[in-house]
Amino acid sequence: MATDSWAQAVDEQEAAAESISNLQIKEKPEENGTAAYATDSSSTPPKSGTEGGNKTTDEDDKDDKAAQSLLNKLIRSNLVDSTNQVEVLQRDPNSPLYSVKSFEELRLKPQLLQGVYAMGFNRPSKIQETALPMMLAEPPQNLIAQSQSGTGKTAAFVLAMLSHVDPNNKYPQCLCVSPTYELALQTGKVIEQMGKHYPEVKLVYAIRGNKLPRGMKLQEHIVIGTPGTMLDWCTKFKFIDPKMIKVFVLDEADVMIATQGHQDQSIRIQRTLPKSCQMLLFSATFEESVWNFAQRIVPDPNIIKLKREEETLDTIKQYYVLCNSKEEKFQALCNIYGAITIAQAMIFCHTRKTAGWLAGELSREGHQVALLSGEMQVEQRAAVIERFRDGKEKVLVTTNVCARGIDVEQVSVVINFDLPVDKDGNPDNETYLHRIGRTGRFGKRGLAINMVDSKMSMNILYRIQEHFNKKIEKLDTDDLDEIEKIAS
Ligand SMILES: Nc1ncnc2c1ncn2[C@@H]1O[C@H](COP(=O)(O)OP(=O)(O)OP(=O)(O)O)[C@@H](O)[C@H]1O
Repeated sequence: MATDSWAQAVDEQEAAAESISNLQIKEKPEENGTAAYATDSSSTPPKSGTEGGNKTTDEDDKDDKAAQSLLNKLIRSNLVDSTNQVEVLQRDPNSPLYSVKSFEELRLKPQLLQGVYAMGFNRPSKIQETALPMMLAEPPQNLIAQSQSGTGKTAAFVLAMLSHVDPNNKYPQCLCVSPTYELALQTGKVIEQMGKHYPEVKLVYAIRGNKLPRGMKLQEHIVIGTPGTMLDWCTKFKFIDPKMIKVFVLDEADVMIATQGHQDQSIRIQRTLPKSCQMLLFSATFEESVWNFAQRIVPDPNIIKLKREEETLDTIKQYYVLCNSKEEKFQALCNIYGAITIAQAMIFCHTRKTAGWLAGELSREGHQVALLSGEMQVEQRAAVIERFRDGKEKVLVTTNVCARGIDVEQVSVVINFDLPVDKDGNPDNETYLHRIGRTGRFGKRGLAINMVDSKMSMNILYRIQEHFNKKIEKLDTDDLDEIEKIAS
């Protein structure tokens, strides 16, 4: 029965989410727990839902940057390559600029080179080509680096930390702060993978819930955690002697400043470190506020920027359909599906409620539907996206907040069941472009269909059309011949 199959689809999605959740989280630490979670490559830390964690409950209202970033990490299978050149601003413009084309040129410790190759990295990514020589230079250089998520920043600073550690010295030498526990955990996993052949190097998580006995001195070499706990461990509890730190990494600076308190805590940690400590800061974006923060964290920086590959609407055919209600929009959608073959489509709705309703209706019509919804945990959302990518479902219904920044390259049809608007009700051109645009290199032809159901949404559509200076054609979904034409 239709309703049953929908319920079954949800069950399947959830089961899949559980099975692919490769975080292997064992338990959630109590706020007053006593265990210390140190790891080498064989052990896994516990889950903490605290400290700036992912609040997915108010999804439609809140753009949760940390959750988005985590989602991107969970679903990423490859390096996001770029044909853009890196922009480099050197602290000392007279010193020669090194860049490397191979990992051998970096003269890494053999155990680390082995680790890099074991991860399947054949050559440095664009940003790594320039960032790695700077980070591994003697004397160490400070660096601020910005490039979009997935371009190899984490791998770069993990390699730098592992290279600078002296495992014979049994005390913390590298600190890495991340905005949330979950993000810290992802970085920890990269440290464990890359350090697989270097088991002498130990790692510990400075996260709330990881309580150590008073007076204890940490023996692990790398400490990774969230700013509040890291600050406490350096200052209040003195588990770490900040004066011995050689490398300080601040990851996801843009996410960090979006979380109340994290910016101050990070600056306070940085102040406890010696002048000689290498400061490294990474960010996916570089707006004014991030830049101001970066300059406070990293004195005398070298700066590396890698521009994002630009998306265009050039290869996209855009249409709009006039309707009066959401039911009519659904009917129009059914007509489109009845007339043309759509391999895979993404459908965007404004609210979670509409997305849920639409997914149910489509499912009742016999479509294999995946729903990305705000109530889902990030790991579950990652699982849904993976299933869709694998072609297990043909339609992905989602709200924008859930799907922001997600690239599903094989999707050739995008349907805006609701047009993207910002919180003031103005057209959100950037989101429109990101939903349906394609970068030049992946410039496959695409089809975008916008559903218009009021004067207001018609106005939004006109403004989007004007903004991009690209005509959006009207489509009559009652005319089968007309629909067939759009697919040709
Ligand atoms: N040199 C490389 N060759 C091949 N794959 C790489 C290389 N460097 C990193 N990767 C892989 O590419 C993906 C993205 O890398 P990484 O996580 O370091 O990017 P990032 O810029 O830090 O992104 P984010 O900010 O989202 O973490 C990962 O799966 C990583 O294992």
